[in-house]
Amino acid sequence: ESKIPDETCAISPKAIVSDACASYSTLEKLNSKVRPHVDDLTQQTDFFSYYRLNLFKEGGCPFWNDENGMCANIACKVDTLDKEEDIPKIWRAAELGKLEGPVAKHPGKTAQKERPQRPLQGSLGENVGESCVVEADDECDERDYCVPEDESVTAKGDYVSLIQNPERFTGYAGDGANMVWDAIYRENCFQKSSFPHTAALGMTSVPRGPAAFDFRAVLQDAGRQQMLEQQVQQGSQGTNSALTGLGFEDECLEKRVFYRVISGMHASISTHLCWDFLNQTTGQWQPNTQCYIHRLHMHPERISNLYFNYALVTRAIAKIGPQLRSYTFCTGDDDQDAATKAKVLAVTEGAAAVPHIFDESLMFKNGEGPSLKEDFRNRFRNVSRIMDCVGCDKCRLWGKLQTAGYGAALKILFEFDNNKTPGAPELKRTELVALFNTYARLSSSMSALTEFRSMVEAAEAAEEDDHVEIVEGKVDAIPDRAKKPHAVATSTDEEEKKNKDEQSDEWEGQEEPSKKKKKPAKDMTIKEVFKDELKNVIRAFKLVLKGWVQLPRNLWYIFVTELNRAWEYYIGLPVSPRTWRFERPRMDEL
Ligand SMILES: Cc1cc2nc3c(=O)[nH]c(=O)nc-3n(C[C@H](O)[C@H](O)[C@H](O)COP(=O)(O)OP(=O)(O)OC[C@H]3O[C@@H](n4cnc5c(N)ncnc54)[C@H](O)[C@@H]3O)c2cc1C
Repeated sequence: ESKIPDETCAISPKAIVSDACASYSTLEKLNSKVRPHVDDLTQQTDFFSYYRLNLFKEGGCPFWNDENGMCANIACKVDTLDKEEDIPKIWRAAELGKLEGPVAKHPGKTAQKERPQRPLQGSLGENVGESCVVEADDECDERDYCVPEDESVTAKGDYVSLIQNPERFTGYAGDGANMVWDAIYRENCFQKSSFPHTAALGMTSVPRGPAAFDFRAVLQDAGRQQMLEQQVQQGSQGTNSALTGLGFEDECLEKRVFYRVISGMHASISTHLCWDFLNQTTGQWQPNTQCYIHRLHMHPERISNLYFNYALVTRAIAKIGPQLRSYTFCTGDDDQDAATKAKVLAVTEGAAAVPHIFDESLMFKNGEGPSLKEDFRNRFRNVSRIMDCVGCDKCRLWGKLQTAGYGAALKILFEFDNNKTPGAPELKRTELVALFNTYARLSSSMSALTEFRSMVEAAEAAEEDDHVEIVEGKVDAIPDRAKKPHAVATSTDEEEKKNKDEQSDEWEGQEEPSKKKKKPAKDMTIKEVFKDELKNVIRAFKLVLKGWVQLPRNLWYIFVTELNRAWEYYIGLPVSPRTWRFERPRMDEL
């Protein structure tokens, strides 16, 4: 067990939130134990497999005209395909994004009173225990981190099946999706004044535990920081989500937690769309390793944020466990009620198996505590409102559900009294459904990430085997580049492609050197032989000079990438594949 001792939390109250207290492998082990219970709960109970939400709010997106965001718009086309009409209709983004399965309107109060057992009159299916699904009308609570779905009296929302609308690839992309992510990350740009130095709980003395390093590494992304500073100075509205997120070095713990929650949620959505991916040319649903590599594998901090969220939600679920012992899940069906409760407790007790996974008591502790909390809560509410701008129904469903799930987790962590004696539960049905389904999302993301990691490792091993085969079997097939030693740092495929393109540009208008027909040496005059040799000497000289000029850059690149890999290894992240290699120079380079 590679768990970091509990004292880490106790001795470093300032710097670290949860992830200081549990290593990646601890979280993975916990997940492998709890996941079957989470799946059972969210897939086998009526209470947790239907969600009520206001999916089509009147007025739509409150922030901008969302015509551009709709999947029917060509802007949502999948980047790899040129024309939407080339894709069979059922595989198009507009179709994939649509809700499936029955949808039931929330019944009025009279219907609920008159037919307490069947308020929906079978509209979700005859076997659905409606008393487990329908939620009593309730009003907003000012401690909510999300805009409650039952906000308006007239629009109480619809019940939809979460099983029949799995979170997976929908093809929603382009400007619409980008605008939403940008707006969400922009919520992270707290007013500096609202988080003064006094609020900076964590940055002065960072303990040197692995996760503390991880936390700092995430925060110290220099490029992002610089961009954010510039944007704040310029009062810029347009931000690129890749560049926002982490602000100033001295930003406080609360802001960092906010960013990690958002980024971790984004990472989880990306994991699901890569895992359950539709190849729109063949119609095959399958994991897409390239999608994983580009969106996650190459960004370990995103994976780290996902794990962070897992720790945060696990803690919330463990904390709410005792209260749920006295919760009634289905008013009209005792058997289902008992079965649901047993499944819930299996999850909450499993989640409580790793104590001190996240220490919420470290947050909002300073003099400005209450106002920070309010700012944090308002920003979270805004994120939840931005979800109305998501132009794909299924994505909106899961976006809203997960925002509500994190909102519920934050409410439990920061608003619920730890020592409260178990009594009437304070979470609404929608919040509980959102919380446990968000946990299920994180849980399946973690499993998918483990699978993806092994797939990448297997592919790398196969590539190495192929290489060995070539070396052993067909010596002639070895290109010149493999015979002469020299070091190249091929940072990315793109760079490699660029190099190739540049090379072919150089050759434009003249024959490629390898194709040039040379006079046999015996037919050459002394002058020609001399000229030929001189050319070779000049080329060789240029090549050597270029190598020396590029050496510092290449060495620096190797140093930085190796350091990064060592760091990933140290903190237990999947180690990124090596992006440089030693190669012999090619003859054709001369
Ligand atoms: C709320 C919401 C829900 C969605 N649900 C689905 C869905 O269920 N199925 C589906 O197929 N598509 C879904 N999408 C679309 C999907 O998330 C992407 O937007 C889309 O696939 C286009 O991807 P992209 O490569 O442009 O990068 P995006 O994922 O759109 O990311 C935009 C930019 O944000 C940065 N970024 C990416 N990930 C992170 C991270 N974890 N942390 C910090 N920064 C990051 C990167 O710089 C990236 O360029 C959803 C979009 C939204 C806004």
